[in-house]
Amino acid sequence: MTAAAVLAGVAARLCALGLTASAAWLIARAAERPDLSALGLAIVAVRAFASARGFFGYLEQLAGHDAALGRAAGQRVRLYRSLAHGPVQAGPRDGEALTHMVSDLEAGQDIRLRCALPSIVAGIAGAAAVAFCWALHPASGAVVAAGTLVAGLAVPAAAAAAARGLGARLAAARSDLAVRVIDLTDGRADLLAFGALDFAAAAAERQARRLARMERAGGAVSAAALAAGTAVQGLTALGVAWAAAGTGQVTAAVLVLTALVALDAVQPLIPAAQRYVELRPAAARVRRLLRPAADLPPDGRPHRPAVPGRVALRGVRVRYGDVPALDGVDLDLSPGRSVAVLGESGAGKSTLLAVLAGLVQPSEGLALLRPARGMYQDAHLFGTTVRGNLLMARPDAGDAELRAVLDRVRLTGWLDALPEGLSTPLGAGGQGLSGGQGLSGGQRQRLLLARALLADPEVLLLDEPTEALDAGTGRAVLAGVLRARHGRTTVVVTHREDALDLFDDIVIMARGRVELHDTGDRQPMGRAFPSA
Ligand SMILES: Nc1ncnc2c1ncn2[C@@H]1O[C@H](COP(=O)(O)OP(=O)(O)OP(=O)(O)O)[C@@H](O)[C@H]1O
Repeated sequence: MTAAAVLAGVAARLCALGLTASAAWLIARAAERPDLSALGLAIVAVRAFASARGFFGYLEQLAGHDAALGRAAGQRVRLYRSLAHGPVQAGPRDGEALTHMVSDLEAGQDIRLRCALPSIVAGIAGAAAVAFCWALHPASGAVVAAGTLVAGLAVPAAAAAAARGLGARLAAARSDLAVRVIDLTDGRADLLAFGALDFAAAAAERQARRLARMERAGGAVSAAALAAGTAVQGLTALGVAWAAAGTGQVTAAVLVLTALVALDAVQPLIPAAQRYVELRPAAARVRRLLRPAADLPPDGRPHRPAVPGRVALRGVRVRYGDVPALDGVDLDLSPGRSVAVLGESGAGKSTLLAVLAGLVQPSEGLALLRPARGMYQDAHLFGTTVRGNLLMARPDAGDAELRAVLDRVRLTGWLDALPEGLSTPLGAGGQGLSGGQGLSGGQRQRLLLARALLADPEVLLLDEPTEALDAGTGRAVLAGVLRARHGRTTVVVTHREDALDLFDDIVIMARGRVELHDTGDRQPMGRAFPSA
């Protein structure tokens, strides 16, 4: 939050305070029918405060929105970059998840605009109002201070506590309803086939009604909190009127009206606290996603940079709940090797890649590596052109380079058949939506592979990069990729036993452990390549 927005906000509230105090003084004093010249300064003050309040209010909006939107735009760019450089496992994997992520980013922007800024401004303006009343009449100042603390701290805290419990239940109910609706739409054919459509629709409707009831309850809690804030404001004004009874008509009027404005200044803290509770989980998700992988030291120890391209794991354990996905993995990969990782389903291959990518923290053990970049089967293709999708990996690549990398993955024929070549738009997720070009599973996989190759990381992680291809094409693509990666560490999870001769090392996993690590004769460029 910028200092300019805070300063403008505080200035606007102080002007509101000054306006009320000077107007109250003016009215009360005018009732005593003094000489007009005695009121001149107050008249000017009322006008000045009224104009300045609007000006500073506008400035606060401008500076606050500028800062929040600027930050959100920066975060969006970082989010898209993190997606382009290999899909983060904990992050979005398709268009729908990406939409969620973008709305999470907007939640962060809302926290700054609707929670942080109003809270800082309200805190400072409330303190200034208390100080002003205290200076005029300490006893009244004490009443205003007590009222401000109750309305600005106690009521928002209670409102936030109520919102927290309800918010968690609301989120669970919303997500339950969303799952049911997706089941009804995506799974409609199966539900019809099994005669379960009516049952599923009725269950979704019941859930929708439950959600509506909970939302009404949430509305009632918010209304009650606002009513409590207003009640505290009224009681404080009454308390000040009682305390200031002996101070004279003019001072008492100024104190009572200032008390009302002081409490007005802290009222926004009530919705701000409730909103914060609602938005906080989304902001935490964004923080986790945007945190660089290097910030995730394995085993809580500081991350030690290894020799570029070298990978060393010692006793690495990863648990999902009670199930160990990796159960004491020791692995040494020399720089520049191509490594095939094999194993039965559930053996821990993908988890191993996630550890190498720095995306999953081992619960025990040590990983000495620089987090590598990965390409997983479900990486995201953006709703932009073929060129745009590739340039995310290397923005300065020229068209010739893009063609060459597409040739590596055997997509030249596909590219030549596209209506606008590299400038052909792909639909969101490569699904051909929004009028974009659709892709087959194999084309999509190879395009993602081309993008990963273009990024040219020290260590490249590929999770079943050719599973959607026929055996012949798969082998040819894999050979092209490994040639392109010659001298750079490449770890490939694969089920293709027919292509193992292309690799330098073969790692076989079983039940979360490395059962075999065959380094061949340690000749680079795989067993099938000439040892040139
Ligand atoms: N996000 C998760 N939550 C809970 N358990 C998980 C999660 N990811 C993996 N596991 C469990 O960890 C174990 C290893 O999973 P992993 O995906 O690493 O296996 P894999 O060898 O890649 O399997 P596959 O070849 O089927 O992709 C499995 O028992 C799996 O059920």
